[in-house]
Amino acid sequence: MSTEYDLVVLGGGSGGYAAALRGAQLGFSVALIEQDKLGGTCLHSGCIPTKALLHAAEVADATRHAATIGVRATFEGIDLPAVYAYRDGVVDRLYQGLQGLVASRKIVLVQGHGRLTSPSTVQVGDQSYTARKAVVLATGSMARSLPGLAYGGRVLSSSEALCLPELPRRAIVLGGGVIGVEFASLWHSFGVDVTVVEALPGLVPNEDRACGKALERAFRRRGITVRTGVRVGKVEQGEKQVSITLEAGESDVLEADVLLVAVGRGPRTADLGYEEAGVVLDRGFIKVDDRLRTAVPGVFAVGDVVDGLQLAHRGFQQGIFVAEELAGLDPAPVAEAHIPRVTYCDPEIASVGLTQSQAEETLGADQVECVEYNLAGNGKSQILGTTGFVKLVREKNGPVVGIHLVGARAGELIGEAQLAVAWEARPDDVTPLVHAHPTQNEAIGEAFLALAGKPLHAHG
Ligand SMILES: Cc1cc2nc3c(=O)[nH]c(=O)nc-3n(C[C@H](O)[C@H](O)[C@H](O)COP(=O)(O)OP(=O)(O)OC[C@H]3O[C@@H](n4cnc5c(N)ncnc54)[C@H](O)[C@@H]3O)c2cc1C
Repeated sequence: MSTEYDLVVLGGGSGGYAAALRGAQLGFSVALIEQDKLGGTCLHSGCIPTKALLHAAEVADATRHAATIGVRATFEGIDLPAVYAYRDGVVDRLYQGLQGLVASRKIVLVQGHGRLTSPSTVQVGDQSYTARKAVVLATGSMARSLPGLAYGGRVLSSSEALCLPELPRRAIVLGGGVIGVEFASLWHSFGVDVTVVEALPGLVPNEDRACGKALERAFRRRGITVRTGVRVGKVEQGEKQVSITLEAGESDVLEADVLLVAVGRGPRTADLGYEEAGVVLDRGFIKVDDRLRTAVPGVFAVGDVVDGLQLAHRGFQQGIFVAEELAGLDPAPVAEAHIPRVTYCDPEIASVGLTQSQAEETLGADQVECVEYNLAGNGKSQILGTTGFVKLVREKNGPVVGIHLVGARAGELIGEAQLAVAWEARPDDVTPLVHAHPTQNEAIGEAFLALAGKPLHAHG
């Protein structure tokens, strides 16, 4: 049996559902095919559940340290089932809201495993869905592992780590990237003895080096063990523990109850008929042009299947872009360089644009100017008891090309930073803006004052 729609979207995660919602808003008939749960990784096993756990971790730490600001409170431990109930409540409310939106926009939600069988057709069981205008591929990503290291037992991906029946006593986190450090941070706050192992010389290696260093210092201060620049040799699972042998200068063995492998996510594009239909892949990712067109006319791709930043908000924007493109609205292509990145741990890291070393590589080392404004001079940060900085990276005598923040709730400050980078702000564009006092946001204004050579709450 065949059914025709304007738009057939394969995958109901951030990228796919955004394309479907915007497409329906623009008057298209839409079939959205999802094999599991509408909302995908972000809603069910990524952004939302992890941030709910991180919020519980933040409350636990605030309770532990309440006496330092004169509030009497006793931390009595983590009630894991209750934490999960809170987290699931958040996910369920958002899930219901999303289901309601999809239904109210008359999107046909097809439950099942889809396969691209022609440039305009997706097959689900014995039913085929044909697109009059376009097929959007949005099948997302899945956790990678290291060669020879299989998931199972005490070796966990982030999905299993999210629903452990009880907290481990000791955990090793393999990979100091964004997902690894988030789990390290929240597990530590929940009372787990955590060791992070990263092969590269620093944590969060995709971020500005200053952010990685600050995070490493903060983690060590908190009591999280950090081993950088070491590779993993053998991994052995016993009945009661897992052990890993490090290939450091001297080799040593770490033991724990669980090993979280957080070494990145690869695209989910195999065995879905993509290549047979003419879609070109590169290292598994779907190759697209700047208007998200694949090699096959009428087939687009969005989200984690497209190489680049694997972030939900990038998927949302790409989905919206494709729908608007198909409606002939001539939208601006999604500017990868201006997408904000947030690492949600304690302290948070938020950034947009080029790191110092990327700027030096692109513009030449002598053409880059940087300034770091320390949060020690920011009133609200002192009230919250957080440390960190705002780092501006600027083309010499030109616009700011990157902004990097470290500190509590840094993610909430990235909006202004994003505008400054996207709008190529110079110090004179920002310094006349009055920032509310006392806010952490003020630190961005202060950093621009420092860049202009007239810092207020800093030496210079
Ligand atoms: C632990 C963790 C934390 C994260 N935290 C953040 C965060 O804080 N902020 C952020 O921006 N990003 C975060 N991410 C990344 C974010 O979740 C992804 O970038 C985002 O979900 C990608 O959206 P997507 O639509 O491309 O893919 P997905 O969300 O993976 O959706 C793809 C969907 O396609 C479905 N599908 C696949 N194949 C088929 C098929 N053949 N037929 C039918 N359906 C199919 C899948 O079931 C899935 O629902 C996190 C990820 C993880 C794992």
